[in-house]
Amino acid sequence: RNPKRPPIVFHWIPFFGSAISYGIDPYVFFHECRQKYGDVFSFVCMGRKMTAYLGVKGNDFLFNGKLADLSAEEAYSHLTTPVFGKDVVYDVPNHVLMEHKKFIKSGLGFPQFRSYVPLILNEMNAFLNTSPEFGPGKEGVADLLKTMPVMTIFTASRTLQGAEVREGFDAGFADLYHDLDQGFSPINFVFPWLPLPRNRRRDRAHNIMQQTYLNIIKQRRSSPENPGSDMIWTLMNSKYRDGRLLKEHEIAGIMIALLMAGQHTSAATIMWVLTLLGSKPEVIEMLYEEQKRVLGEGENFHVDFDKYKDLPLLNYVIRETLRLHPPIHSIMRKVKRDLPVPDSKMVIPAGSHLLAAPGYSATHEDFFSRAKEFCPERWGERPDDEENAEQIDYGYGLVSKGGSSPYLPFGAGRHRCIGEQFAFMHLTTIICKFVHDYSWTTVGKVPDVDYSSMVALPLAPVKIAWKRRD
Ligand code: HEM
Ligand SMILES: N#Cc1ccc(COc2ccc(/C=C/c3ccc(C(F)(F)[C@](O)(Cn4cnnn4)c4ccc(F)cc4F)nc3)cc2)cc1
Repeated sequence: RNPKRPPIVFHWIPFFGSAISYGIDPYVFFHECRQKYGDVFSFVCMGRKMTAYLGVKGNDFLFNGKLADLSAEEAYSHLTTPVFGKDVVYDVPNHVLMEHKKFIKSGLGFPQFRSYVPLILNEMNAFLNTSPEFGPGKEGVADLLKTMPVMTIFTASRTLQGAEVREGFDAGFADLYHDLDQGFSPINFVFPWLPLPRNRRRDRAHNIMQQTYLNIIKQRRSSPENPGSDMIWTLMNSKYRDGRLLKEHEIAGIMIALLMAGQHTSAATIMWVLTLLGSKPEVIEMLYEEQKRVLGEGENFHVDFDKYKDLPLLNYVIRETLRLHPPIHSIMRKVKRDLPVPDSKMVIPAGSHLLAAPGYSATHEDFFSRAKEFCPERWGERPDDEENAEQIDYGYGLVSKGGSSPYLPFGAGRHRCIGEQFAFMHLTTIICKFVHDYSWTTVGKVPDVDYSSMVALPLAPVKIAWKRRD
């Protein structure tokens, strides 16, 4: 008997299909489809057959699918390889990516984070003391869409990338990054081969950035200086299982991938955190009380990484922000073989793209009460799903299978994020500094979401009215 295909979402226009309603608001689109078709349905998007599998079972189905059945590299490579470079991330077989993730993780330990916190605070002081959006008076209005991406790239590059790359951003690197970033857009999911000027600028920027990293690596190889704590040193000293060192272009490619990864996710999340907190200023004052108790106040104030575990409310604020606004709203895999849907007669056809939307379950009443509201304190009452979830090692350390959790902002399984701890350290440091220096309120309402870029960004205007604490 011919296997049952998932129902196809009705659409008027061939090729475009449901792209517009999906692109405008994926969660509204998914909710409407779920009411008509259930948790598993197919929709057409720019000539591609997407099959969404919603809910906790859908998350588990994608994140714990077999390597032979589901391919991340075939879903993402044509978008990421022109930006990151050859022989890294989705341009290599999965077992190589697992080794690369192991190397990257080895450079993201607590010793590194301890050394990164003061560097982040230095960069923030330099930025906030010179930005016209945050001075020179005792109060004002700041445009976060304009300032936070810049502050993020300065703080992230000074730590993860190292001093040479950070200095590069004062001398032209920012324009190169901008050209590369223009090429990192969902439009390239569909037409990566289009000879758009933006794609030519992307390719030129990639080549110049890669050359910059190669020069840094050559310079470091020649100097007898002891290996520092940034990621370039870590990768220069890493060895594959067969004893081989990484090639220089592999190191450059991984570094560009990490630059893009950290930048988009952190910048988006910091904008969401600041606007959500600005809509509940009483939470800012509770964070200030927590900070004074744990990190001290006045001249005794000291941002100490080892005390971050004693800032539960700040941790809940970040987790709640990622629950409401996970940067990546759609996780995709290319389906390599016909995939039967468990407990149903349906088969997901080979050649289509499987899509999971962990953010859908994370903002649904079935899993979280008052699901659309910003309530950081909810995390104080909730057992930590990941702690008791089943764990598995794919070659870069134990990760949770996450199959039962409705909250997976960092994914799960073999492709799970390895930047989570860096992200929490980065975000915690930035918010500690804001809470210490300012009180603020969001100008107008909390922004709507722009789902059309690579991460779910707040739609302009994204402004806060700040007052410097005396
Ligand atoms: C708030 C911050 C972040 C969020 C919400 C986030 C989210 C995610 C998600 C959902 C995935 C899984 C993607 C998939 O399954 O297709 C992922 C993978 C990954 N992320 Fe992150 N990420 C964040 C920050 C970072 C940072 C700072 C880095 C690097 C320092 C990073 C590096 C990676 C890498 C290397 C992968 C693995 C991709 C794979 O194995 O296919 N991420 N991240
Ligand atoms: N009409 C219309 C119309 C219809 C729909 C739309 C909108 O549709 C969509 C759909 C999907 C998406 C984003 C998915 C997506 C996947 C992978 C990646 C990534 F690979 F890049 C990443 O995981 C990112 N990452 C991980 N951790 N930190 N960063 C990564 C991994 C490793 C690495 F080293 C570096 C990395 F940075 N990034 C993003 C955005 C919009 C627009 C218009």
